[in-house]
Amino acid sequence: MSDTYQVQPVSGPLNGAVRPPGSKSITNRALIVAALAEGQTELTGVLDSRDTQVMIESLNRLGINVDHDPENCTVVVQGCGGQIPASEASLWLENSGTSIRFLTALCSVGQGEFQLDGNARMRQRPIQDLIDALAQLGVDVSCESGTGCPPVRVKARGLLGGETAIAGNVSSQYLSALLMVAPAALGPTTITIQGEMVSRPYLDITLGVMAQFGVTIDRVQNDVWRILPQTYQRPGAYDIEPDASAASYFFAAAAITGGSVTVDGLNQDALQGDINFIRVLEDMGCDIKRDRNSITVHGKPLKGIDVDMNEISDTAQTLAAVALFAEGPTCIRNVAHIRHKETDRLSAIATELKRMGIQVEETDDSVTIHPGEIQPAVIETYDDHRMAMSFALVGLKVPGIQIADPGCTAKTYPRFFDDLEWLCGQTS
Ligand SMILES: O=C(O)C1=C[C@@H](OP(=O)(O)O)[C@@H](O)[C@H](O)C1
Ligand SMILES: C=C(OP(=O)(O)O)C(=O)O
Repeated sequence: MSDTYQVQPVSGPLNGAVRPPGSKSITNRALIVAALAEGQTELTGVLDSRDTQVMIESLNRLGINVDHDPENCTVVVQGCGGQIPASEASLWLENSGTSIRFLTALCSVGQGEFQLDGNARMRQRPIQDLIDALAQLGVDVSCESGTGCPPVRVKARGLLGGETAIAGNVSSQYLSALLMVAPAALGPTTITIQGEMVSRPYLDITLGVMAQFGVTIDRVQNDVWRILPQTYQRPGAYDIEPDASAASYFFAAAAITGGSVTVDGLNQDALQGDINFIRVLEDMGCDIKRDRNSITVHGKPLKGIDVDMNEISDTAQTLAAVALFAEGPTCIRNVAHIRHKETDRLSAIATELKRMGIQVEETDDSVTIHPGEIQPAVIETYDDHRMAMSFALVGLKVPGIQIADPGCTAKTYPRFFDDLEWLCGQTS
């Protein structure tokens, strides 16, 4: 793909239907849990993107046989029944937060020495809280550079179980990682969440996937979980729903252009919390049609909104794009944790909106956007797929919007621009 992508404005409202690829969060959980399970599992609707490729490559390096058929979106995993075959491995996780956090926990179940690392940005993304929590469960694990960020070294002798605590204010992925491997510990594990927990709906995805593989967890108190040693049971086949964060771009395209866009394969009962982005659009004035196997957003005149996006923060950038076309300001609040993602997203949103001539106020944990005249601009994306996908939406209405490094969408959605063009083509 070339260095920049010139977005073509649409001549009128977008009307059409699209089905985004499989959920990244569910794919990477299902892979971990199927790897720990007894026997063979077939996953369908699997996402093929950099974040899932690095996960699959890593599982193969750990001696777990994962056979990936990207054409058909399927994966067949030969589960290891809780015994990691490899006794040493070096894993490369690029900038996939789910992969490095989940695999650090998975390696702790093994017997041997494992190293996990990623790209320059990954080396700035925190993991210390997870390291500390695993250490409390008897694992010899450390951040080699002393920064609290990768690279990580795990000297594993099996997970003993016991009591541990995990901070919740940086990333929910730590707790998800602990929950998924705890059934493979030698003894019972009790996990206490310390302080506030960000991105809570992702825990429901974790519990949902675990339940599909026959493992349940005792929630002793609101923030205390107890997990007994158990083996995951393969469900036979497991179908992964489309990615709800990816769907947000198409819902937003309807809102911005005043059209009607249907996303197939998702409904309001989706496992992914990001489905609730449609509620935000609804509060801004859109009409939403919720069907059994699809959701349609009908764009209407939009009003600005003040919204806590802690639970659905992967759609914060999508909302930043929509906000430009609303009447009155929009405040996206309680999202300090998005400073630790692919880039510092609060700063990136503010910088790129200002580049288009928009007035923005940024605080430690929020951004307030004042719609105004939008200037043509080349949008910097900071190797963040969500900057590319969300800011491209602005170009559907405003001429002269270019997206730098459009190939960065490969992290979760390699064919994003093809699908967006397909949707635009359905209108004309
Ligand atoms: O568990 C998951 O699948 C994810 C949790 C969220 O991260 P945090 O818990 O770090 O906010 C989210 O941003 C990420 O894209 C996927
Ligand atoms: C934050 C994200 O991913 P991860 O933390 O898994 O790298 C994301 O996909 O927006």
